[in-house]
Formats: sequence, C-alpha cells, structure tokens
Amino acid sequence: MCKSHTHHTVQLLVSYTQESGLHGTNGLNLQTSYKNLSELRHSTAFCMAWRFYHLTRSKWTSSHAFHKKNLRNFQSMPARTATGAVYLILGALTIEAEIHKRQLSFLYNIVSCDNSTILDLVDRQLIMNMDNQQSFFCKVAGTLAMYDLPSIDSLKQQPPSKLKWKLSVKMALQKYWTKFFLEEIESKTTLVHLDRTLLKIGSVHPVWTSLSSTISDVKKGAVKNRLLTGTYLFESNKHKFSGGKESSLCRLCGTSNEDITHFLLLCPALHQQRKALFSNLKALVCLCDIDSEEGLKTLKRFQTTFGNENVMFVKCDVTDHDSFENVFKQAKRKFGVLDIVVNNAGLLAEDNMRKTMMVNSIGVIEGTQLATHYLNKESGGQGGVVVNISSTAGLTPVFYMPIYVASKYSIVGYTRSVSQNPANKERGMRYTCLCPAFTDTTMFDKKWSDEGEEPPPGFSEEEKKGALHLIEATGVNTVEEVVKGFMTLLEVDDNNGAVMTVTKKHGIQYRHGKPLSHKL
Ligand SMILES: NC(=O)c1ccc[n+]([C@@H]2O[C@H](COP(=O)([O-])OP(=O)(O)OC[C@H]3O[C@@H](n4cnc5c(N)ncnc54)[C@H](O)[C@@H]3O)[C@@H](O)[C@H]2O)c1
Ligand SMILES: CC/C=C\C[C@H](O)/C=C/C=C\C=C\C=C\[C@@H](O)[C@@H](O)C/C=C\CCC(=O)O
Repeated sequence: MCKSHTHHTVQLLVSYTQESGLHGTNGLNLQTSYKNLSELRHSTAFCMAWRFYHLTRSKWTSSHAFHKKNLRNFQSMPARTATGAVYLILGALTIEAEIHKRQLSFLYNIVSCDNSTILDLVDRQLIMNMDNQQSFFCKVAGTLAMYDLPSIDSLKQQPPSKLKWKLSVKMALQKYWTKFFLEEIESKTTLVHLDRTLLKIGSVHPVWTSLSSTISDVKKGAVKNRLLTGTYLFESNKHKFSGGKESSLCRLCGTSNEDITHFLLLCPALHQQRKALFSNLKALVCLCDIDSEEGLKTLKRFQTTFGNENVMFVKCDVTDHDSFENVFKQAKRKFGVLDIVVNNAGLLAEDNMRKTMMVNSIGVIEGTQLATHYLNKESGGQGGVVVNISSTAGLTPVFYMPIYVASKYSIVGYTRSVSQNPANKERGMRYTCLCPAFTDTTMFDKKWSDEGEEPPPGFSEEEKKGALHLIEATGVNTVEEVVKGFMTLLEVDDNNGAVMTVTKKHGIQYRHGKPLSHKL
C-alpha cells in the first residue's frame, strides 16, 4: 500500500467511525470511543507503513492537525483549546510519538533477532546509510537520541529483555511528551484552573474517568472540560466579545454578571448543587475572632453550607501569641492538614496607635509566622498559601488615618519580603496580599457615604470631606467583589508575592508580583 493511500484510508475510517456514533457527545463514553478508534487506527497499515517512509513536512503537519482535531472532537473541545490540554487531558500521544513507538519496537525486533543474515544487513546499513536522512536506521538513531535512549550499537551489543525495552520506551516517551506539553500549558493564561499534577501521558484526567456513559454525564464532562481549559463561554465573555451588545447577566439568577467565580461559588441558583459538591469536597474551615458572639453566628451559617463537622470556631486574640497558636493547634488536631491561612483581623482606631499596630501589623506578622510553621513541608506540613488582608490604604497615603495606613503599609512590605525567601519553593509556601478599597462591611458601613450618616467617631469635617473624595474616586466594593479577588489570589498558583487591589471602579488589579500565568 502506498503511503498516500494509507493516509487517505485512515482519514476515511476515522470520519466514518465518528459519524456513526463513536464520537463522545453522541452518547458513547469518551474512553471507549478513544480506545475503539486507537485500535482501529493501529490495526490498519497506517502506522506500520509510516515506520519506514520518509514523510514530507506538509504530510507531517497535516497528520498532526488531523490527529489533534480528532482528539479535540472526542472531548467536545473547541478549536481554540490549547494543544497541550487537548493531549494531556486524554493522556494521548502525538502521531509522531505513536510512530516512534513502533519504529523503536521494530528496531528492537531486528537487533535482538538471532538471524545472522539480518544482523549482517543491519551492520551494512549502519556503515553505509547513517548519513542518509531517508534511511530507517538514520531516522531511528535520531529518535533514540531524542528520547535519551541507548544507541543502536549498544542495543545490538546488549539487547535488554523485550519487556524491559518496551517499558523503557514507554517511560521515555511519557517523560518527553509530558514535559513538552506541560511547557506549553504553563504559558497559557486560559489554563489557570487546570491542575498540572493530574496531567500525564498514558493517564486520562479525572474529568473523564469520573463519568458514566450516560448522555447527560458525557455532556456534563464536556462542560467541565471547557471550564478546566478556559474555553467555556460565560455571559460576561459574550458581553465582552459583542462589544457590550449582549448582556453579561447570569441567566440562572439574573442578579450578577456571570463569570467563573460567580458560576462556581456565588450564583444563588446553583446553591443546592454546590452544597452537595462542597460536602463531598470537604471544605474544612476554621474561623477565629476575638468576638465570639459574631464568630458563632458565622459558624452556624457555615455549618448549613459545609456540614457541621467541616467547620469550627476558636475564640482568639491575634495580639496574644498563645491564643493565636491555639487556633493552629486545634485546627490541625481536627482537620489533620492546614493549607490556607487568611490573616483578616483588623480595626480602624486612630486614637489607639498601639492597639492598631498590634492587631493590624503584629497580628498579621504573627499569623504569617505561625502559618509558615504549621503549613511548611519542612516542618511536617504539605505547603500552602497565606493571604494577608491589607488595604488600598497600604499602598497610598491617607492624611486622616496615618496609623491605619502605617499598619497596612507594613503588611504589604512584610508579605512581599517573606515571599522572596528562597526556601519557599522547598517549603511549598506562597504569600500574597489583598488590598481592598472601601468595602461595605461592619468596619465601613456604606450608609455612611450613601445616606449622609455620621462618619466613624473622631472624623473632623475636613477628614470627612477627604474620605468622601476618596470614596468617590474608588467607589465602595460589595463583599462579593472582594471575594472574587480573594478567590483569584487563592487559585492562581504562580502568584507568590502578588499584591492585588480590589476597587469598585477598577476591579481587580495587580500592583506587585503579577502572576506569570495571569493577564488582566
Ligand atoms: N471594610 C473596608 O472598607 C476595608 C477595606 C480594606 C481593607 N479592610 C480590611 O479587611 C479586614 C476585614 O475587615 P472588615 O471590613 O470585614 O471589618 P470587620 O470589623 O467586620 O472585621 C474585622 C474583624 O476583626 C476582628 N478582630 C479585631 N481585633 C481582633 C483581635 N485582636 N483578634 C482577633 N480578631 C480581631 C473583629 O472582631 C472583626 O470581626 C480588616 O483587616 C480591614 O482592615 C477593610
Ligand atoms: C473609613 C475607613 C474605612 C475603611 C478602611 C479601608 O481600608 C480604607 C481605605 C482607605 C483608603 C483608600 C484609598 C484608595 C486609593 C485609591 O486611589 C486606590 O486606587 C489607590 C490604589 C493603589 C495605590 C498605589 C498606586 O498608586 O499604585
């Protein structure tokens, strides 16, 4: 069979199988579809023939594109999906690698055979043809070098057992192509939600293995896959792409803009589904506050969402070392492992400089030190992230609250410095800082600016004017808007040292240490 004929035959076979229902979205479980197609393709003369033939660059390019398109179709991925994700979510090899696998197996059969005529012919080929790019031996020598495998000579002299050779080839291919695709994935901003540790050639991602073969499950898999690969179109994307013509409002709840945070964490219409998922995921939360009355109220709310056993409250004063460490000890005793620490306690009390510095500055430093000790891989933890809550007042002077500003500036400087410790990598630690502007909470009641109520005690007319001016410049965040920034800091894992502001007017902005994978 000539090579162009082979190529064409396989293309026809694949189209035929897809149209006749092997395609995942037509109801067949994706793994079954992939297995059937792989067997079909491999049983043809396709790969067999390609072991020997020298392919032109254009044939290679079209074969790659063809193979990638099939893998994308299986997974209901749109054409814009990053190539690395197309292969690694399925654990699939490229066409090039599939052919290399067969070339290397064929080479083994030749060099390990005991037929002296064949071995003599091999020797002759090695002498005569090693510079001939079209010769099988020249090509396979390049393939061996590409995967760091032993040379043809050493294989001939000491052929390993067939099983050992197959295993070495499999491992070498896995290593090479996993690294190749992970490098591409690292550079894609759309893939921030894809957990790299689950990606490996030869292993199918849980997004597919966790599915049954029912049509509805297969369809859910397609949506999850698009969420993972950043290709799911939310209403906010449609709004952006249509230049504002389409609404960005969530169609399920109709109250907020629909983006990934809204969809996964906030949309009230999905509360029931989320509740079921969260209790499976075991979101374990330890709350602490000096105010146990408010703390216990929050605990009750959390218990309804996450389940009684998954949340706890510990009364604590962050200015007291023992009281603060007790929180870490109790949380570790109950939950086993700690991975996220949020230093949020803070107050605004310009008339009490020591208390402000003790809570807002020393409290956060103490919390960061304790987190480093309890989370750190070098001291028995599993690594994790610390989010320190500063303020936009930690980045810009505000004449009427210099003490609050000093306390919040200190956190930004402290967090950025700690994040630069070269030991963080080994320890598995990252440190980030969230700087919200005015936000509608107990500390800053929105009524104060909206409805002309009295400002916090101690504010002179001049100070009130200054505050109103700033509020006009930044707007007042809802808590939901700050939570979005917070979730982004948690989820983007290459943002060690990031300082993020959240303002009503300008949304989420990175001020320092912009994450490598995040574009705003
Ligand atoms: N609300 C805003 O406009 C705004 C803007 C930027 C930053 N922040 C910061 O956000 C954080 C949260 O503030 P919020 O707006 O939710 O106000 P909040 O008053 O509702 O929350 C602060 C919490 O800290 C607790 N706390 C105070 N002293 C403590 C101590 N010694 N030990 C333990 N807990 C203590 C309080 O009891 C309170 O529950 C603060 O650090 C604040 O500075 C708030
Ligand atoms: C009444 C007090 C209530 C709440 C406390 C809250 O933390 C206070 C915030 C006070 C000041 C906010 C200042 C906002 C400034 C904006 O101009 C902001 O956009 C500046 C952001 C960054 C500055 C750094 C830079 O210039 O890049």
